[in-house]
Amino acid sequence: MMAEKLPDWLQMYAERISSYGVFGGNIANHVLVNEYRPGEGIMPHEDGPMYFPTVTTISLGSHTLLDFYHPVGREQQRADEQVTTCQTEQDRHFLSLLEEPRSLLVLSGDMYSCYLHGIRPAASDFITENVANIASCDSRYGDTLTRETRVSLTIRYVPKVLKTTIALGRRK
Ligand SMILES: O=C(O)CCC(=O)C(=O)O
Ligand SMILES: [Fe+2]
Repeated sequence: MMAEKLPDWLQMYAERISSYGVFGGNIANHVLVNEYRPGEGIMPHEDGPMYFPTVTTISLGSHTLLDFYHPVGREQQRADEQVTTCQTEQDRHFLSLLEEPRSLLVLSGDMYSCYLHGIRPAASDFITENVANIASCDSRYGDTLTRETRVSLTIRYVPKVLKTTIALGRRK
């Protein structure tokens, strides 16, 4: 990955969040901007070893529910290959976090390294006891929240970046 300067307005957020020490004293150098319309989500995944194992996300516009899943274990995979039954996504669901508009989520430790995360492609969310951070949110159990367009700023630190600038020119 090659380093490129962030726009000033994003650099400001990268520095502010980094000042909380969430990237081990390093300053975030990677920002992913995603837009989700109602009904859109992201498949369960791990963010992988390229990043410092803490991810910070600012949610803008709509709320969303970030779902966490137990990974399919190796033994489970072997068993599945033999008996062709799989655990469903619902079986593997561990907990969800409500990300409210204008909130900052800091995800690290086991929640980063041991679980998959994803967003269901839904137009609304029903708040159940599976929402682990409800006590620090404005919503309550039993609420149904309608999704609107959400823009997320996922701000991270990538330890290994190439500092060289390669000029790509057209041949005449
Ligand atoms: O948009 C989000 O809140 C999550 C995005 C995400 O998990 C990712 O880009 O790896
Ligand atoms: Fe992710």
